[in-house]
Order: sequence, then C-alpha cells, then structure tokens
Amino acid sequence: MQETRVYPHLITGGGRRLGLAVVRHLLAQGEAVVISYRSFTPMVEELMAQGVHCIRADFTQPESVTKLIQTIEAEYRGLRSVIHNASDWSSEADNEDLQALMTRMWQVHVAAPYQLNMSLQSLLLCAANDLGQATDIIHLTDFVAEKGSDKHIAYAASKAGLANLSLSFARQLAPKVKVNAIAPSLLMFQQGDNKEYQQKALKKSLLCLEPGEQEGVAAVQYLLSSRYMTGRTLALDGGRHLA
Ligand SMILES: NC(=O)C1=CN([C@@H]2O[C@H](COP(=O)(O)OP(=O)(O)OC[C@H]3O[C@@H](n4cnc5c(N)ncnc54)[C@H](OP(=O)(O)O)[C@@H]3O)[C@@H](O)[C@H]2O)C=CC1
Ligand SMILES: Nc1nc2c(c(=O)[nH]1)N=C([C@H](O)[C@@H](O)CO)CN2
Repeated sequence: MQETRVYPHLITGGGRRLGLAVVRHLLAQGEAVVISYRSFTPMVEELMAQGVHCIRADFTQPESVTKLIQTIEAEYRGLRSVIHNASDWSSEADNEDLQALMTRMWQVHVAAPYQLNMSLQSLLLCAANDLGQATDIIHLTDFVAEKGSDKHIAYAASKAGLANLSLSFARQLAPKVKVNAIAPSLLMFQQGDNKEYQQKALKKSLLCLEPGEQEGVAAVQYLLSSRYMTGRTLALDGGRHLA
C-alpha cells in the first residue's frame, strides 16, 4: 500500500508572536513545519532543537528569498501550505528616506510573497495531487489594506498589494490550491506600546479588546480546514469597520 507522504507547512516569520503561535499549533497537531526567520533568537534555536527546519531569510533581499526557495526545492517534494506572515510594520515617522521605506515595504510584503508563490506553487500542486485535497496559500494582510493609514502609508499600500495577490493566485491555482487572506486590525500589541496608545487603539473597534495571537491561529486553522473558500479575506477586526 502506498504510504501517504507528509508535506510541511511553510510559515514565514515563524520565530515570534503570531508566526510562532501558528508553528506551535501545527506542531501540536503533528504537522510538519518549515519556517523562515530573520533574527536568530533563542526561540529559533529552540525550534531547531524540536526538529523544525528553520531557514534564515531577509525578505528585503531578493537573493535571500531565492536561496530560501532553492533550499526548500532541494529538500521537499511538496508543501501542505505557504503562510505569508513575515512583515515589517514601519511608519513614515520612523523613516527619513521615504523612497527607501516604500521600496522596503513593497519588497517584504509583495515582491517576496509573489516570488515565493510563483516558485513554490509547483510543490503546493504536487502535494494537492498526492493528498487528493486542496493545499493552501494564506496571506496575512491588515485592516488598513482597505481603509488606509495616516501613519503607515507605505505599509498599508503594500498590504493592499498583498491582498490583491490573493485574488490573482486564487484564480491561477484553483482548484488544487486555495488562496486566502487574513486581515487583522489588532491581534496583539508590541511590547513598547504604552497604555495611552493601547487605550486609543482598543477604542477603534466595537469590541474594544486585544484578542491575542490565538485569534489569528484560529483563522489560519479555519482556512486550512475549509473545503470551499478561496480568494477571500477573513477580517479579524472586532467590528472596527462599523465603529
Ligand atoms: N500584531 C497585530 O496586531 C497585527 C498583525 N498583523 C499582521 O499579522 C502578521 C503577524 O503579526 P505579528 O506577529 O505582530 O508580526 P511581528 O511584526 O511581530 O513579526 C513579523 C515577523 O516578520 C519577520 N520579518 C520582519 N521583517 C522581515 C524581513 N525583512 N525579512 C524576513 N522576515 C521579516 C520578523 O522576523 P524576526 O523576528 O526574525 O526579525 C517576525 O518574525 C503580520 O503580517 C502583521 O502585519 C496585521 C494587523 C495587526
Ligand atoms: N508586522 C506587524 N504588523 C502590524 C503590527 C505588528 O505588530 N507587526 N501591529 C499592528 C497593530 O495591531 C495596529 O494595527 C494597532 O496597534 C498592525 N500591523
């Protein structure tokens, strides 16, 4: 009897916060996981010790993305999913060179996911054929992709570009690969966010709460389990669109 192959999930930016929570969730389910990381941290070291294949890649550098792709192509015959979580939340206030900021936002949030999807779609299709079920691409976008942001203009525009990739790749890869997005408004604050900022951010939604990373994990799990969603965005925004 032919053995069923195990195809890993690829999570970009899997070394901390939401990416790490998704990694832990999938490992707990006995899934195989590969991550990309930028900063080598004790957490990445711990994941390596647990047998997670951790590949260093800086998405500001196209050649680094190419090396990530080549490493995956050499090691795996298929992929169960590609989860584009890596992101650089930079603001105009923190960047003097605005041209460089826009270039970096576009490279990290659009060009790198595009390069990964174009190169790795054959592995997603191979796994879908072998498993007899659709595989998945999931883009982590942002509420501001639709609404804009007055403090993260380049970031928001690049997340809108990422959201649009979901539509094109959903068309190109159906029915073997489902392609969807998750657009949080707030999942979890950054360590440096002060109380005043947090209170102001909480008031932007109807539900006025910081849901935490498990809200994002649940959305990823829903999309991986769904048989009938593609080209769509799960909005995790606490009713902010009505506030
Ligand atoms: N947190 C929230 O409330 C919200 C999150 N989102 C989206 O959800 C996703 C996860 O959010 P969150 O966990 O807070 O994200 P973080 O900003 O905490 O982490 C993002 C990850 O991306 C990686 N990364 C950053 N820059 C690069 C780069 N140049 N090349 C490769 N990797 C890079 C980081 O790697 P490293 O750690 O190695 O430096 C990190 O692992 C993101 O796409 C985010 O935009 C959207 C709205 C709200
Ligand atoms: N890459 C990241 N993107 C975003 C983050 C983050 O921490 N990393 N955080 C937000 C905030 O939640 C913001 O929406 C409200 O404070 C947005 N994107």
